[in-house]
Amino acid sequence: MARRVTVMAACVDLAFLALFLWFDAPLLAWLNLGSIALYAAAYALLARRINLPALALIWTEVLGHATLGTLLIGWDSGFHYYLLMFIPATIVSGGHRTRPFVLVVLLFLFYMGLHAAARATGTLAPLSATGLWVVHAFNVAVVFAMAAYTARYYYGTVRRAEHQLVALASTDPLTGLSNRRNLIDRAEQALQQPRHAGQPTALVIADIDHFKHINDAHGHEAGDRTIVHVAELLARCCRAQDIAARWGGEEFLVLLPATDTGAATLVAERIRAAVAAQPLAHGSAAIAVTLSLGVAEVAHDEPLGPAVARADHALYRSKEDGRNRVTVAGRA
Ligand SMILES: Nc1nc2c(ncn2[C@@H]2O[C@H](COP(=O)(O)OP(=O)(O)OP(=O)(O)O)[C@@H](O)[C@H]2O)c(=O)[nH]1
Repeated sequence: MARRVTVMAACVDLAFLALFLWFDAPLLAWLNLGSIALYAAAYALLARRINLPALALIWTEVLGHATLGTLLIGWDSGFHYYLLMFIPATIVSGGHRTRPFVLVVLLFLFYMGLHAAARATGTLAPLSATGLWVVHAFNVAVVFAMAAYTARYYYGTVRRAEHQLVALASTDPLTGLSNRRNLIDRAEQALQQPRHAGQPTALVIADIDHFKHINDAHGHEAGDRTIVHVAELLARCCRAQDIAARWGGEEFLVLLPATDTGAATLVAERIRAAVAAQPLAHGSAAIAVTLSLGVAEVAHDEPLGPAVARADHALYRSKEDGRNRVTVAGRA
């Protein structure tokens, strides 16, 4: 942002240079050359991340330009408006609690001091009436554009941060799948959708078999990689409308909207077969991984909880029956 601002400000000064040459005011024109040089130096410092001296140069340029412009051409030139642009920048980037407000108060005192000085000294290098009007209009236009740009920039920054927070709060950091909270929210939305009214919704719950043994035999890091491996295979077996989540440590849950038990069992079997067929590469060896799965249908108007409990019960029957298998729960 700061580097872009220095480029834009230098372009504005270049336009002023041309404008003052046009109005036959060479002294004012060459002053703008000094401003462009200051912005070039600030840009070079910012590019090397030498931020504080760069900011000092920008403050010096704006305060100096506002002062000289106002004293030479008069208060009506509108150069003092640029000082107002420091208010949002100071408040947003201030960091410390009181310092930004102290700076704003100092800015206000400077602004009022400049007003008093302009009244006391009068206009030292007056322009023609047309010239003054053009300079005033140009300054107002630039300040409007800068205010709009700054507001848009801060708005965009806040929106991006908001999106990142939502993504962080809804995603399992290890696998990138939805987390438990997000699946519950999305399931509630999916179950309430009118287009699913009258259509069954199914659940598949999957648990890695003998996962404690994988951890103990190959280490916790290999255990984590096993979870990621299973998550990838599971996501690949799901359809676009399905919602897959990491439900707990080594447990996954898939919500299948508009799906009956028969179709959900096929999806569960596809997941089981995919995991069983692809051991995880671990150095020169391979870790064999299997899943036990439970399938349940969410009854009409039933909340998620009891259906998950039925799927969980079916999963434990899969464990008891020898693991690496799919069991379908009875209806609610
Ligand atoms: N590496 C790793 N281990 C985890 C994670 N979450 C839970 N675990 C471990 O997973 C193991 C689960 O063990 P158990 O619940 O006994 O289940 P199991 O060994 O898979 O046995 P069965 O489910 O009966 O087949 C525990 O030792 C947990 O510490 C994780 O995020 N990463």
